[in-house]
Amino acid sequence: MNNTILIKNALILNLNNFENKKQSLLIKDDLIAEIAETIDEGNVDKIIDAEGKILLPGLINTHTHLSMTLFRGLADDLSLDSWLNDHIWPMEANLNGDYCYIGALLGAVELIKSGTTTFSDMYFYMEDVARAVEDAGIRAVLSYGMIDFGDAERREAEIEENLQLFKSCNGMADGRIKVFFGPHSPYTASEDLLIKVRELADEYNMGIHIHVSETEKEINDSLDERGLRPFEYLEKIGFLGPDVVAAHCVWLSDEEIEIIKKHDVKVSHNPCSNMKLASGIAPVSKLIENDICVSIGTDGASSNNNLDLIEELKTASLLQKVSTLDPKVLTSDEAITMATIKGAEALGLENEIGSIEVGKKADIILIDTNSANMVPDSSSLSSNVIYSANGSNVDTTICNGKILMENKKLTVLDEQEIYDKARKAIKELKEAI
Ligand SMILES: CSC[C@H]1O[C@@H](n2cnc3c(O)ncnc32)[C@H](O)[C@@H]1O
Ligand SMILES: [Zn+2]
Repeated sequence: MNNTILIKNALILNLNNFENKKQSLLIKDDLIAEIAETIDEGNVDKIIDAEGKILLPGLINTHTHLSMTLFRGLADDLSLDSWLNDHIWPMEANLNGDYCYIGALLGAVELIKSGTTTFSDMYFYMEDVARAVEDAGIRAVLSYGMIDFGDAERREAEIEENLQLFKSCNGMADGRIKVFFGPHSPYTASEDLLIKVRELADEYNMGIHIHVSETEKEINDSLDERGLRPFEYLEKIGFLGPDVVAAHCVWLSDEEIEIIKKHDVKVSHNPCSNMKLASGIAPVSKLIENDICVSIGTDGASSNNNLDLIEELKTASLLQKVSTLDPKVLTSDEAITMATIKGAEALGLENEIGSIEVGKKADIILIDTNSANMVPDSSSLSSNVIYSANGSNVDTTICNGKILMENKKLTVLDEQEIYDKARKAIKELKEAI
């Protein structure tokens, strides 16, 4: 028996469709079954009238640490080095699975409310994060963040933990969860760990999620230690490949851009975190000119401080314009692809999500244009979404054919209960310090 949802009168934002004419879309179970000017309303289980709403693929956040919602506003106005070493790592030492579960649920509420249906996460207690993903109804790529600082015993344990996550959670939640390896960075993961991860990623056909070239300090330390910049080093040890998603990529030489292109490494751009930690400006328009796959991420809520991907895309676009002094770079059309099809490609999910096409998973959002900041309609749907909207204009969120929010009301999660539990968790964590 099929579960069917008909969405009618929608303005579908697909980059191959610039017509701006109203269409209908039929969901059968977890899939987009039909897109047409009119679809028969008989025999459908539910009808959503999307008059005045823009329909687009559920957004894809390719780099975050979802449970870090607990640390929102905890340590502002710091450099990455001090933020991590003096504040975040000491707080994280007291985390447990229950805290990470509630932090991830809080993050899930924020994602659903702002139109993100898929996120790629690197953190601790990932089986608890997987539980939150299952309960929230969203889609995720999960990796355990591995750090060994050169300690061989720790290395074995970290790899075992990530492999265990793969064995217990890959394909979980009706296939909504996929597991990647998550070596934290070239400065916290040893060469042996990175080489082993490469071997295992090939053996198990798993992707790899890693932070690379985020700060100038990281580049200088890498040059001091090895005489090589981070991407030169990663290439030398045979780590790079099309299954690697490198978060940040702020400090890149032209040679490193060539290396990224040669190995088809996927980039996750995180402009708000890079601005807040004063890390720098990633050369995104240059990467795009070089046909490199650039997706978008928020990083954790402690360095952003929110998970609103529409706001992140606007920031990305404006930051490229001001840093290149060229208003034509990173247009609203290009920005939309970063959170949709490019995000899907980065995660190896391009056959399942990232565009509105028959046969793809029904991960869909509706943005309400009947709002002061969206009137009158812009010259294009993408302009209206990227430059005028923000996450609070998202009206409806559907993931895997299931409605998670309708008319701005969550249908699966109890947001007040989650807020109360998250407040209690952070109070306990602060007391433990
Ligand atoms: C080992 S799990 C992930 C680890 O990464 C930390 N983290 C969060 N944001 C950043 C960032 O921008 N650069 C480097 N590390 C980051 C997080 O707190 C966890 O410890
Ligand atoms: Zn990060």
